[in-house]
Amino acid sequence: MFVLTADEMRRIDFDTIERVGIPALVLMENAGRAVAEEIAELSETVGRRWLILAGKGNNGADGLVAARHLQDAGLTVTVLYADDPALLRNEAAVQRNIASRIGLTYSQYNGNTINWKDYDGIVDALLGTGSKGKPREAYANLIGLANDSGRPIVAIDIPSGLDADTGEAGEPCVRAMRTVALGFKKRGLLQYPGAAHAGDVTVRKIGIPPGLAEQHGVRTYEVDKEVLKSHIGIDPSMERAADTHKGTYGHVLVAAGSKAMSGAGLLSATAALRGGCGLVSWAVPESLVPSLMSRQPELMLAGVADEGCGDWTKADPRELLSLAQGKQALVIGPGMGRWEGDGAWLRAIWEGTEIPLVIDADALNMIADADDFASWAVRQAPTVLTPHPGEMARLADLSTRDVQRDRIEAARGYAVKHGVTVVLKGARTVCAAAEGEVYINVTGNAGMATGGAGDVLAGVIGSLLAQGLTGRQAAVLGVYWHGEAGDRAAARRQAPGSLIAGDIIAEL
Ligand SMILES: NC(=O)C1=CN([C@@H]2O[C@H](COP(=O)(O)OP(=O)(O)OC[C@H]3O[C@@H](n4cnc5c(N)ncnc54)[C@H](O)[C@@H]3O)[C@@H](O)[C@H]2O)[C@@H](O)CC1
Ligand SMILES: [K+]
Repeated sequence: MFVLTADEMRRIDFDTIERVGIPALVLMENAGRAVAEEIAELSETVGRRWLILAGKGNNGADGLVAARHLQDAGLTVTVLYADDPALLRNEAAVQRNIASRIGLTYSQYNGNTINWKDYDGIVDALLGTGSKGKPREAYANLIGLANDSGRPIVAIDIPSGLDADTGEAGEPCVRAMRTVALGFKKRGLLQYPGAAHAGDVTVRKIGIPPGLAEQHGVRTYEVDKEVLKSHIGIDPSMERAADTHKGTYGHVLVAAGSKAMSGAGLLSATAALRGGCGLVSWAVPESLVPSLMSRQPELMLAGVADEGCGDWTKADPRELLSLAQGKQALVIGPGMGRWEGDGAWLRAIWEGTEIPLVIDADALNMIADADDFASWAVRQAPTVLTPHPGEMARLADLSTRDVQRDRIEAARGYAVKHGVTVVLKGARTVCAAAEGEVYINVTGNAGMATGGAGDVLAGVIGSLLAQGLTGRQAAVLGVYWHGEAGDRAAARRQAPGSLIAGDIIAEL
């Protein structure tokens, strides 16, 4: 559900403690107890001897509370402080003092080697949302030792060394078997490489009253069926009333494909059929039509004048605009190629039709290269851009590394600035609405990093737009379905890498 930044968590913590009046120690007790419950459950398979690596902040304090509850559950617990325990302050000092009075074994790490044979599991209570920059000396050493220990690690709140907001993993960063997120998931657990360091993520409540996330303006979500229904307002099963006909579900026009890449158009148009709309027309350079006629009988082919060259270089926007008449959505870009003046061509389409648009692939690059894009009319109809990180970088004039460093803000910034819906593809695709909400998708798998998977997604989103969904709804549901189909397709393969885009369509 909600996915927070460290600062949003801090503000909600503070509000809970200072305004609502739930003492910090109570939140901390709830946190530590929840962690202990997760560990006690794991101890059946991992073993009963746990080493708690404790930092000097409240993350460490959570670890001390967990240690107390684990001891109470009869497990063998040892605490190893990264810093001098005297440095612990406030609530952390309270937990330190309690820990020192109940027979818990504890010591300060002093560079000595750790006898890992004495422990079955490790609790990472070194750094949480208060971590800044690279883990300092003792912390970095302990993270490295823990990672090399061969012992499973349970991270409290976030793996130490992870940037809670961007998902960047510091050198070193804990590789956890499980992360117990306190109160809410943090963004860094849902964007790579952070997501790879977190292992299984379980969210445990710690007593923060409901409604505080909305009150504090949190607008980033992890997509699940609940979010689809309650927040996006769609029934993911897209139930159909009996008395409907294909006109009810709209007619999509897909402008895609060229001599070199006709397959992209075929994939996109076929995916649009599978997306549930009533009719799909595929606008393609007319000299290609004969070779494509029987490829997908359900598709209607519309040849666009090309003077026999099999590409869009001679395309007149007015021809495509007249084809767009009476359609409910238009998908532009897959396999289209580039040509002199393509930006002006696209602008004429962008401004010349009021129907929902999906802009993908080469059409995204036309926008990226159009130095007058800021002056293109802001469209009233849903307009969904579906860039992969490289296309996003070109659109936003960033490096791909910068985009990947903070995918959520890269997508949100562009969507809000241009009043469009942005689907920033990649592991954990990020959908950003023009109003600023961001939805992180968790379906899909690495096998989908295959040619044509993006063409399929563009077709599905166009199909959903033709059925009357808003840009946000079509993007979020389209990405969610596309990922689920990819997961079903991968499950049928010997190796996920053998997945091809057509397999995704077959599973939609
Ligand atoms: N405020 C509260 O009442 C609650 C806080 N919670 C816990 O508190 C954590 C946040 O605690 P804090 O804000 O105290 O900070 P952390 O415990 O996350 O860690 C920061 C501490 O380590 C030091 N530090 C920061 N960056 C470092 C680095 N790169 N290398 C080495 N040391 C570094 C800081 O000086 C600070 O003392 C959350 O992750 C969560 O585990 C939860 O118990 C929920 C309740
Ligand atoms: K941690």
